[in-house]
Amino acid sequence: MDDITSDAAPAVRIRGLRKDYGDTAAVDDIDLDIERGETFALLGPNGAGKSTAIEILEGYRMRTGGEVTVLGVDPARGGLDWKARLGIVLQSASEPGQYTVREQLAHFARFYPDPRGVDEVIAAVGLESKARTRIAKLSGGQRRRVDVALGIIGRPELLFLDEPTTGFDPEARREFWHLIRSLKHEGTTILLTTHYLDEAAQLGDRAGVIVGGRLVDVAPIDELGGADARIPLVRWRDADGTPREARTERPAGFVASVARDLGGEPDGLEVIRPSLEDIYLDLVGAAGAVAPDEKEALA
Ligand SMILES: Nc1ncnc2c1ncn2[C@@H]1O[C@H](COP(=O)(O)OP(=O)(O)OP(=O)(O)O)[C@@H](O)[C@H]1O
Repeated sequence: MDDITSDAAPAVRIRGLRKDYGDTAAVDDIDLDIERGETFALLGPNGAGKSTAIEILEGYRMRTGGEVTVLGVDPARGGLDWKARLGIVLQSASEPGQYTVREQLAHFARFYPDPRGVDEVIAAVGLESKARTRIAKLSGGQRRRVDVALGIIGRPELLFLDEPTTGFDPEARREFWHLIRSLKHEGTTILLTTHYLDEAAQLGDRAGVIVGGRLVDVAPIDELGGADARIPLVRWRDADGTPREARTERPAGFVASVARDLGGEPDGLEVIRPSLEDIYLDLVGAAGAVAPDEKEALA
């Protein structure tokens, strides 16, 4: 048996994880622990290896190398009992079929030993008015809510959310965050991938940034990139128009001294306090090239 029975063991333990597709290493030597009850956000540009890593943890893909346990079990050998302890919201939803929201949830609830109430889950994802509507007739964002509902119906110990709020309107995203916080409050461990950095900041206890299959940083969200990444940046132009920039913990005093030296208001003056997005893009840029569409998407 490879089960680890101790509750003190991390929910997810990854050592030297690797996945090759031919010559391409989609996941390249990743080490990571996710503690029980933690919400961990996995960030990274398109094609970085997030879904591949998550699908290995879910038992949907075989790894090329390394060691993994999820809730104490090797996902490559996890049986139905183990699967019933997971909640999975995949990136792409399955075909809707002809069932109503309520029928679909009631059907899936039967696979779990201790499911949540169907109506409770429908309310939690804000689909009360659509409970008797066929899923095929729902909008994209409403279908995504059904995916989330299916992910939580089994009262999972560990919930995987792969880009869960893609297609949500802003209000639905806020409601979803509220739902995730209540699941977290109940002790659910959550592994989230998202391209929305505000979502990672709202929900994540820690985040990891993956670029080209490698985990380039793991830290509490407000410490990503290290302390230096948060030092304010001052930009201005010299008297001859040359662009200048400097990082300083004391931007007010620094700007005053630049103004004094120039004998007046500096041209093009900006004081930038790096946002999470700036820090993330710096991390990704330093680790490799940022895919152009990623930069555009974040602009
Ligand atoms: N079945 C497959 N066969 C060959 N290559 C694959 C396969 N699945 C993924 N890849 C490659 O592995 C790399 C990682 O892909 P993955 O889907 O894990 O990225 P991702 O970080 O989830 O991206 P996104 O943000 O776009 O969802 C990419 O280069 C991708 O082209």
